[in-house]
Amino acid sequence: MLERFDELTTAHVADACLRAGVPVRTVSLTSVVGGRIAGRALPAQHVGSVDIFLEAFEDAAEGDVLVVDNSGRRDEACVGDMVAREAQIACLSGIVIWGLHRDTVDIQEIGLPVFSLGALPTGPLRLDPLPADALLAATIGGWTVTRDDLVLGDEDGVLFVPADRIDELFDLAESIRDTERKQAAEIRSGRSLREQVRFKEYLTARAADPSLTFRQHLRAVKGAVEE
Ligand SMILES: O=C([O-])CC(=O)C(=O)O
Ligand SMILES: [Mg+2]
Repeated sequence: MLERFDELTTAHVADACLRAGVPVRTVSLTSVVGGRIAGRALPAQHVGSVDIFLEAFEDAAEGDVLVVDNSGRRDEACVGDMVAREAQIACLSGIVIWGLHRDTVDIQEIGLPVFSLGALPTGPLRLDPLPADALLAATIGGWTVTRDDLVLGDEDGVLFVPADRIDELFDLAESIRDTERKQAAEIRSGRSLREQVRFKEYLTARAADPSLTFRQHLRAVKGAVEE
């Protein structure tokens, strides 16, 4: 099922969410290793020690993505090569960190996709109390992520989608991708996007009815740019 993401981008699926009325839960994280990520979310709230990740791995299934909630902190790294190696041996497909990582060179050598806000040499210096839901939910960029979500990541960042809507979202994303590819091919062959989406008609119609939006017009002419 997730193989369908191989031929899509997070941008296509984000636009599909908008079209389907599903919240667009994205965060701008970058991959330490390059490469893409797709799998079921395995949430873990970090409070100052890696033991919460080891505990999460005890119940992990093959292909899961560890979703680390470190509150977006920039004063400590919370995942390094030890955690990445352990995730790999537990058959996870990657790690997403709402926070920082360290041991960059070793993580690159391991090759497991790790997405984070950046790197810092300092590890955790604190130990806070562990919330009761530490393995049930992660708050990432203000979004709540649970075991019911899938994680998709690529060069644009990371997107969380409800697992029970994925077929519908992939259908929409594929149709958006196909429309955009056709538009792009036409632009390459010299036919402007404005011509393709009949932009002059839109400007005329909007002059007559100022409430008309470009998205409404795009839908009417079956174009795709932002949804
Ligand atoms: O930040 C930490 O304590 C984790 C760490 O270095 C590692 O996993 O190698
Ligand atoms: Mg380390």
